[in-house]
Amino acid sequence: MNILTFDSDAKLNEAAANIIIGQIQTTPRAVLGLATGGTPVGIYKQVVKEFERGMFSFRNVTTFNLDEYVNIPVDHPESYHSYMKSHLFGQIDLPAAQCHIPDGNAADLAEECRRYDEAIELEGQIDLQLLGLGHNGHIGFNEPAHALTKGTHIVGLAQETREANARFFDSIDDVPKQALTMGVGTILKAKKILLVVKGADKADIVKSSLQGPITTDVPASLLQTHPNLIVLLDNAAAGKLA
Ligand SMILES: N[C@@H]1[C@@H](O)[C@H](O)[C@@H](COP(=O)(O)O)O[C@@H]1O
Repeated sequence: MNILTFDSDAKLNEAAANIIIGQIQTTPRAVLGLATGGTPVGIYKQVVKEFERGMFSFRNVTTFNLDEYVNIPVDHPESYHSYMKSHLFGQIDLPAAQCHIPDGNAADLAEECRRYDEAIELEGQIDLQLLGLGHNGHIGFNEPAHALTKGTHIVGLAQETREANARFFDSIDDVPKQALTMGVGTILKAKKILLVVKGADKADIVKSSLQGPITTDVPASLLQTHPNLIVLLDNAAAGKLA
């Protein structure tokens, strides 16, 4: 595990963006796993800024998002489809057919999960998986549980997660109760994982994820087993590491 800490948000975003861009530039048909939430916003902004300088293209890139809410209209401003369109996809030259996000409105959600896993498998392997971290240690929407699921599946969102995401909605009642998420097995199969965490409110969960026991109660702790994990933290998020 390679942990890097940063004293400014701008430097952290730049470092993360450079890793993503480097992957695109060095892998002929790069497959990226992408994340949503507050953390990657500045990273995507930096990627778009560099893209606009014309140094690289997304034409041969394929992307798979980690998750999507169930039963939220695709064009709802807080759907992850809308998020990706406004923060990244709408501003780069990535062909629409090459960006994949689970369909939380599919008539048969279990079938949609199978379809999503098959689409990932068809590409072989995710070259670089970008991850944020939930306050309870969730990655994607893999919430703490007695056992974790390998592939894409339907999850009930933890109350804590819905409360954390209520800031994006008018009220907590509007936060969907379920989501589709890539499984921990798929996440761990990525060739390289880039975990980005910001803020003092995540310092405790960063410590237990990276230096605590490996347990399904802290899904991110399984990342300790990955052979190629890069962790980018701001000083506040790194504050409790030994
Ligand atoms: N499903 C997403 C995760 O993919 C994200 O990493 C995490 C942290 O989000 P944030 O970066 O807003 O703290 O929670 C969200 O609910």
